[in-house]
Amino acid sequence: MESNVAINSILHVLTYVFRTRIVVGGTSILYRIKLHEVIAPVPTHEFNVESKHHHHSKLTMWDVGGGKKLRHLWNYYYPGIQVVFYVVDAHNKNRLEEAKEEFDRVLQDTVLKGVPVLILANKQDLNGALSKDEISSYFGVQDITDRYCDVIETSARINLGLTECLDRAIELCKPKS
Ligand SMILES: Nc1nc2c(ncn2[C@@H]2O[C@H](COP(=O)(O)OP(=O)(O)OP(=O)(O)O)[C@@H](O)[C@H]2O)c(=O)[nH]1
Ligand SMILES: [Mg+2]
Repeated sequence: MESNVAINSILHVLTYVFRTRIVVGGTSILYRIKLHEVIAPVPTHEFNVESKHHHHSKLTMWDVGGGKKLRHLWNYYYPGIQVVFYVVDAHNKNRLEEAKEEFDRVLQDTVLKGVPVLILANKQDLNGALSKDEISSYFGVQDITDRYCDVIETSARINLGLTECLDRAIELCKPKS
């Protein structure tokens, strides 16, 4: 089976204003999955795409840059996507409101209608990162009724939750009988 997975990284909105990097971890997750390595961080200006064989399935994962100026390009990657990984920095509470606004826009996109979404609550290795339940409540997961949506706690740094992401993506891509 071949599956398409979109990793939507989010927000660098204030990066260029305050010269502070506000970071999420989409690319780190992609390459932790693909290469089993923690990569040196470089902001994604276009996209990265990698394939990964997992449990007799081939997942093709598209990682798009999360900078504010790049977000209008996300929808070019949506056709054919079967699962969205929406990566959130669970440690940076200041950015959650904007992350939620962007998340709501993703859910409203007609091309992604009904496509399952897994919210990756990333950076769980850092003290004070919001838990699965806290992120779920903030993103209103219980009120999302038009598709499958769940939260997985992840860390690209300590390789937490990433196998579960692949397992769940494959399960969600299986044709319904
Ligand atoms: N502590 C911690 N830091 C992480 C984790 N994942 C990524 N980072 C760090 O977060 C920063 C951004 O990571 P990236 O993977 O480049 O984030 P991104 O979402 O792809 O960013 P853009 O491409 O600019 O949208 C880097 O400094 C990473 O080392 C994690 O699980 N834990
Ligand atoms: Mg990136």
